[in-house]
Amino acid sequence: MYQVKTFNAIAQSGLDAFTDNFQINSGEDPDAYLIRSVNLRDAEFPESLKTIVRAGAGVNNVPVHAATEHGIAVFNTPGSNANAVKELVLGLMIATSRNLFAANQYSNEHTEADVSQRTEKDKTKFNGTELYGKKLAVVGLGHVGSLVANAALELGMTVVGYDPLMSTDAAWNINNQVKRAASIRRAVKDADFVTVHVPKNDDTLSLISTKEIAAMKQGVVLFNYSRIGIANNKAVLKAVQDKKISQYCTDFGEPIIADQPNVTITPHIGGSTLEAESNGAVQGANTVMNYLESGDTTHAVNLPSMRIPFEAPFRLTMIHKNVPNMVGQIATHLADLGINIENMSNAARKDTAYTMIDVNTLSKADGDALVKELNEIPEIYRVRIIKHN
Ligand SMILES: NC(=O)c1ccc[n+]([C@@H]2O[C@H](COP(=O)([O-])OP(=O)(O)OC[C@H]3O[C@@H](n4cnc5c(N)ncnc54)[C@H](O)[C@@H]3O)[C@@H](O)[C@H]2O)c1
Ligand SMILES: O=C(O)[C@H](O)COP(=O)(O)O
Repeated sequence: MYQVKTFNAIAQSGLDAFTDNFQINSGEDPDAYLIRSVNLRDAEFPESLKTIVRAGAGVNNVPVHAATEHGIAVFNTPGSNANAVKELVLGLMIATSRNLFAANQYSNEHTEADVSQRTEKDKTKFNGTELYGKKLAVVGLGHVGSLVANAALELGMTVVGYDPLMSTDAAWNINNQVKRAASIRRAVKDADFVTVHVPKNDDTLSLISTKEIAAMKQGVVLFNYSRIGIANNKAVLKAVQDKKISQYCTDFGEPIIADQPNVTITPHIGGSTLEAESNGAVQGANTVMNYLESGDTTHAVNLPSMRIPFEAPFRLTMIHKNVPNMVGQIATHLADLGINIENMSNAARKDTAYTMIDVNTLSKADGDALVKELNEIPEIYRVRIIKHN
């Protein structure tokens, strides 16, 4: 039986998806962590831990490189909460265009029984604009960005996108009316709204800063529903104070932008809908089960994607460095023990490789010897033997 430890609020539907082969939050030696935004960057990993599955998109809370070196497969659940973020961003685009927050505040401050005369005069202060015919720039056209772009087209907006790393799968999902820009600055030029949907990494920190803001139109509305730091809040605040940015909406507060006029901060609720939480939890539970029971690495963020029908009685999986002669060494150890390979696959992702070997017979003694010998190869991070259920 496998042990799963959960962090954060994992939806019950996900916990219910686990079969009897999995125990949740009861063992001392977890095989899997199922997490959301918990910060594991400085965490020590127990030796038993084989996988970390992030129910959601961002994995910047996980030390992915260190996890790989501990032989831990890291996954996320792509797209599980993308619709939730799309709807929130679109809602805020409407809310900012129609001055809804200020209008609500006004109405709450003027609560006299008969305010009709006053409101008829004052309501002109809250005159808004429509999204129809306006231009939206979307930076990052993955699961969230593509949904935002397509929905904005449906609302009659012109949409321009920028994503130099777009996958072929993502490209299939984007309406061909979304115009493609060759740089962020070209994308944001003339846009009435700019929204950013990229992962947080060394390349995306301060992706939106002074120079990018300078390229934007006077009075632009900016959204950061990706991560703190992707829009540089210092530069953004200055632009808000200079009225270059008319409204800034973000899911990530920090003191510098707190209580500032024309800044709307939500408390990281982009993916916080019943539907998204359930999608992520169920997808996450299935990912944990598939990896532990078959070695399937679909949607791993630190390993190549590998999914092979598990038809033999035993499967060996190895996470190792992507260097020459690994497969040769592994095969030699099997041959030395007289173990015949039925099926073998190997693939690499940057510096890391993954090898799966299916065998028909493997005694307990041979299995133990094999794991011991393979673990002595310094380039191998983790060896597992999975017995077919
Ligand atoms: N606020 C929330 O609750 C919430 C919810 C979901 C996702 N997110 C954040 O949004 C991010 C995006 O989510 P997603 O599901 O769309 O992820 P995704 O991986 O499907 O898409 C990310 C896209 O960004 C592109 N990209 C990467 N670097 C880029 C760069 N420098 N310039 C332009 N494009 C770049 C990638 O090519 C990819 O297409 C997540 O990593 C997460 O940090 C936040
Ligand atoms: O990256 C994500 O999926 C979002 O930021 C949602 O995070 P959460 O699961 O902590 O709400």
